[in-house]
Amino acid sequence: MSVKNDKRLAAEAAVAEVQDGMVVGLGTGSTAAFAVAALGLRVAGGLRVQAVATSEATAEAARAAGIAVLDFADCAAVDLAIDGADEIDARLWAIKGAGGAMLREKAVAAAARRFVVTADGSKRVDAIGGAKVPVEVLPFARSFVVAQLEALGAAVTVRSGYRTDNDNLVADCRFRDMSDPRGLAASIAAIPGALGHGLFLDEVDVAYVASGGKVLKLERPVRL
Ligand SMILES: O=C(CO)[C@H](O)[C@H](O)COP(=O)(O)O
Repeated sequence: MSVKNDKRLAAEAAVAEVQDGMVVGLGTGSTAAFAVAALGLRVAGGLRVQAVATSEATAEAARAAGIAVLDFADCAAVDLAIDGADEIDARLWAIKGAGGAMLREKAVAAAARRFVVTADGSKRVDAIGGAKVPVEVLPFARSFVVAQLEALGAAVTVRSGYRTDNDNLVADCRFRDMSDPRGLAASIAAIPGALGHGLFLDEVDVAYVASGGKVLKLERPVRL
């Protein structure tokens, strides 16, 4: 069983949640691409949905798959959003943004009544923190933001020659201490010029994680 097959199975499990008439958020990356393909097949079979895309690449793929794509600027709410992740743990805390789309991805996830992560088993971890946390940076404030991220304990690499779909930079941050993701998320969000980051701590409602051809459904632990 290949990783590619696991990504496809996880994506198909998420797409099975889509119902007629929904506005669906479509994520970015190789797993999200399988979700676009699976949704395209359901649309070809008669399902009526509209989508919003978290990147230009996904919008293009969705249109090519026959899915109607709305401008997210005109959508205040999304019924269900499906996206990949770089890491996901049992709390359903995730790190996203290796593909650089985390700012749009978080806006769509926050607008979604239900946010579903799809991943192959290599993304499942005990506690997030192994992956770099990408931060979208206003080019005007690059040096200042990098210095602030370093002051938070990060080894920072600005992606060379890369701009997001919003024409911003991405700073990949390897944090020495990831024991307090909530505190870290708040500290990054407070930096003027840091426009978004890849820590998704409150957004994920459910995750479909596939390993060796088997899909596991992870749900948010109930808080008593
Ligand atoms: O956050 C993302 C893009 O910004 C992706 O969802 C994440 O990087 C996972 O990608 P893949 O499914 O290709 O492993």
